[in-house]
Amino acid sequence: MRKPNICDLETFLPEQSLSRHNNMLMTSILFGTFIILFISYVRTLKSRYNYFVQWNIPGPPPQFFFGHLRKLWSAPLSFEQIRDWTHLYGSIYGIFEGTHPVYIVSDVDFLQEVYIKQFSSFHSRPLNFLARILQGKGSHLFFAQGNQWRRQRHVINPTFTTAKLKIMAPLMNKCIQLLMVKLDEMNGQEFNIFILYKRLTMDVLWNCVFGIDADMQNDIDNIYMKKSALSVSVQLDKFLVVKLSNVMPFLIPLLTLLIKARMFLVDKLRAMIPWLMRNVEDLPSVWIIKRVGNVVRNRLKSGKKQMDLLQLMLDVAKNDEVTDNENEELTTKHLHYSEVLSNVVLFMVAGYESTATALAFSTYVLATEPEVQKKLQQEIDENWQENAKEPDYDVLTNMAYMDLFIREVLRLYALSGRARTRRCNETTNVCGHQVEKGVTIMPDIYSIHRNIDLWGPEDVNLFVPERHITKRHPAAYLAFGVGSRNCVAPKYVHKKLQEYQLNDEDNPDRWFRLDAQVAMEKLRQKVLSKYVNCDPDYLVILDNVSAAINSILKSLNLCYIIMLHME
Ligand code: HEM
Repeated sequence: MRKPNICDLETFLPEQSLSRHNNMLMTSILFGTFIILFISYVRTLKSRYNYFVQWNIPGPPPQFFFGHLRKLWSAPLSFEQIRDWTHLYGSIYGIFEGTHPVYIVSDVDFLQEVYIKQFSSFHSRPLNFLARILQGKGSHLFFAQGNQWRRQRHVINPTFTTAKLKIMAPLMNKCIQLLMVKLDEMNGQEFNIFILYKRLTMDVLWNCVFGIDADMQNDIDNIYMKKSALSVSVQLDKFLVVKLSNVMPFLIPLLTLLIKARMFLVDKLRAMIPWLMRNVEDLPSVWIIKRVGNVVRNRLKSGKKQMDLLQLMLDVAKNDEVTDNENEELTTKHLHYSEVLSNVVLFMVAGYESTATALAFSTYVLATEPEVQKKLQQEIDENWQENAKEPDYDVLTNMAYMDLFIREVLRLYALSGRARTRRCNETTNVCGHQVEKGVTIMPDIYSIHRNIDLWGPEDVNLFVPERHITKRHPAAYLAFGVGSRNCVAPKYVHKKLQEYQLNDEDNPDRWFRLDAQVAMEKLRQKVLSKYVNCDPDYLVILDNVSAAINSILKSLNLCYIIMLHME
């Protein structure tokens, strides 16, 4: 081999130093660009935090990069943090999720504009990151936007009519009877009733939504129960990808791609090497969607019809393309099969913990408020025929105090405000404030439901069902939301509330208030006569909380009442 001579080196050296020089130049350019980008990113972030300042909206100082998310993530109960800020900054103030501006509102006139009067400018909820991934053809009522939401709501509303719910009543009663047996088995021991209510509501939902009797109350290790419970309890906000998407929204397309690729890969590998993948689990909600997909496919294949919510939706579903149009005339009036799938899963998620929590708080109130319990028991005794084996829907509509009671439970113990958030979809003026397209409006439920000006004169922290007899501001009660996009379930409660609020003295529809007043008077008389007789056994029973729990459950069948109340 020829040794390199000096001439070779001479020609080689300058080239090498040139390329090294080029590399250094490139590195410096890249580094410089990175620094410039970083500085401009930091400056953009900083300038975003001036968003509310330009509109003279107060708010707690944001933390760089996170906005107010870290505070909310680390608070044991985020609604308490929001309530504390409301004390400091008033009824309309601004916070940031990452850099995204969020108005926190407890001014009910402002909310009335958002939910009712200017609904067309605030018709959708903001999408969280995972909702964006599932967004599109198969998106469900809760996250559907604009015309897609309008079509879905139009088709789904009739699913929750009295007649249809009445048909499902025996299924609910069957589940409640099972709960009664479980309670008897407790034999006076201490137990956590919330767990039993969760099993009960899940049992009711699987029966009513899919027509599946999974026996969840007996089989406590039931896989459906476990996955369903997990799918609601998983706090999506705590996932790293969700956190990243909140603080750096520009990463969303990349994160979406990564998540979709992961899902695709896991599915492929599972099909190819199942033994290797058996420990890699789907997200619980994805697990449920897959199972429900099987139920739907089997139902369609067998052609057998059942009486459940799934069937009601399949009856209005097609595999054809759905068209969503501004013009309602041109909009198809059906659901796509993929929408049926996502909506039945939504019903399960939306109905599960909300109902179980309402039941648990109702029980708590009845156990701690013997007077209330007594009144309610009396109303039930008055209305429930001796010979009737099961509670009848029509009887419920006569129970005015029951209605007041449930409202008061949900005033004091409402679901958090996040479910009722709205995104502004066109810049508009709300009560003198310029609200720009893209921002989020979130109500501070706690402060609204406990505002003495809205709910007084009685102490707002006390349990006083009768306070609902008085006419209140249309946006003062947000337990089920308000306006066209409220909860689909409680039409009965809500319709009456709305009628009542809209009606003045001259309107014949103020029957609800009158009914309630008459019922209250009757109850008062009855309670007085009981006390005059002063039956000692009666008083002892009322004072005894453990006995009270039995009597509550025997008399209330609250899950049934709440579910049936929903028309
Ligand atoms: C005590 C029980 C319940 C409570 C407290 C409750 C509360 C709520 C609230 C606060 C909202 C948001 C409303 C808004 O944004 O204005 C909502 C929406 C919704 N709820 Fe309920 N809910 C309950 C039970 C149920 C049940 C049993 C179902 C179905 C089986 C259900 C289905 C839905 C659906 C589909 C939506 C979205 C409606 C839309 O965007 O058009 N909820 N619920």
